Amino acid sequence: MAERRIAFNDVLFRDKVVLVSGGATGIGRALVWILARSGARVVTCGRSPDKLDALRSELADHGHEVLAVPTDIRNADAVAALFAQMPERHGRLDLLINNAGGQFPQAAIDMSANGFRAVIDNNLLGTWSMMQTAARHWRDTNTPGSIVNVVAVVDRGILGAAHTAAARAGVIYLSKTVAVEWMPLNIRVNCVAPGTIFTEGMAGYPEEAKKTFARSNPMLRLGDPWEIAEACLFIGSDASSFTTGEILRVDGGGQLWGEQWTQGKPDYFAG
Ligand SMILES: CCC/C=C/C(=O)SCCNC(=O)CCNC(=O)[C@H](O)C(C)(C)COP(=O)([O-])OP(=O)([O-])OC[C@H]1O[C@@H](n2cnc3c(N)ncnc32)[C@H](O)[C@@H]1OP(=O)([O-])[O-]
Ligand SMILES: NC(=O)C1=CN([C@@H]2O[C@H](COP(=O)(O)OP(=O)(O)OC[C@H]3O[C@@H](n4cnc5c(N)ncnc54)[C@H](OP(=O)(O)O)[C@@H]3O)[C@@H](O)[C@H]2O)C=CC1
Repeated sequence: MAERRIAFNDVLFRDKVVLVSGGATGIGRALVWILARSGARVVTCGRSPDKLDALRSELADHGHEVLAVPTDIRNADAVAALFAQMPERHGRLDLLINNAGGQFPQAAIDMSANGFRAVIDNNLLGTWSMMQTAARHWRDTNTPGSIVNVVAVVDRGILGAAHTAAARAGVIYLSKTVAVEWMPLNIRVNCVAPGTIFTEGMAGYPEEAKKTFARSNPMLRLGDPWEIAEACLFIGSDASSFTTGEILRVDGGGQLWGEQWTQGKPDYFAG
């Protein structure tokens, strides 16, 4: 990531202040790397201080400084404290990328009330808390802003992950709504929907299912975190200044072809 080619010119993000949630691993880590190498001032968060420390020192080894604040996006007080640090440190915020999130694979019929709620809390309520806090900051400081929400491709549901399908559909329709409501505040709101991307998060999926993931799109491969990060930066930056309320699917064409079972395909559908 210290060397990989970046699709953008080197002025798009220079001196911009960008908050990326969940930046220690996977897609978030790719975002932090591209932004730092493009001259942005990067702030990130996550639940695990150890993972954030590792990220910070990895970037520091290459001369990049990142503000990494342990924060659970489900905790409104922690989110408020995170945002309070930014003006102090960087003076402003230009772009928020809500990348933190996740779920576990389970048949819908087996989900406990608490398990379902945990995924809604993480992906829908946590994301909303970040979105609203950012919007209030931009309103109160009379400055423009841009939000990118990392969601998932939900057009045909997400088999074995009904809780996250519900949460991500919620974020998509929240985004469409506030894209219009917040236009008078000069805030753009867009979503990026990744297909199946090879990240640390894959560890939570059964081997039997993982073996089939590459066949869930006509490119017959998994996506790379860098490919999602560049899409987020395109739609979040001034390169997309006339785009709001949009969902950019980055899934190798998976929404048009193939199927994906996060827990493996039930016998009923085999053959
Ligand atoms: C390939 C597909 C495409 C997508 C890929 C990706 O997104 S990759 C990126 C992937 N990256 C990520 O997903 C990273 C982020 N994901 C996470 O941190 C967790 O998945 C989280 C969202 C559940 C939050 O966790 P938390 O610490 O708040 O949760 P908690 O421990 O407090 O439990 C709360 C409830 O959930 C229940 N439960 C939990 N796990 C399982 C399970 N495996 N099985 C069954 N149930 C499970 C647990 O039992 C409890 O219910 P109970 O027993 O009281 O009725
Ligand atoms: N990989 C894929 O195939 C796909 C991924 N996505 C979504 O893209 C996003 C990034 O995924 P990916 O990089 O693969 O996964 P990872 O699990 O690698 O990254 C998720 C990051 O979010 C952080 N995070 C999770 N929950 C919280 C929370 N409540 N508060 C703060 N930080 C949190 C995690 O750090 P920590 O554990 O320390 O909190 C972690 O660094 C997620 O929203 C994911 O669901 C969507 C579709 C497909």
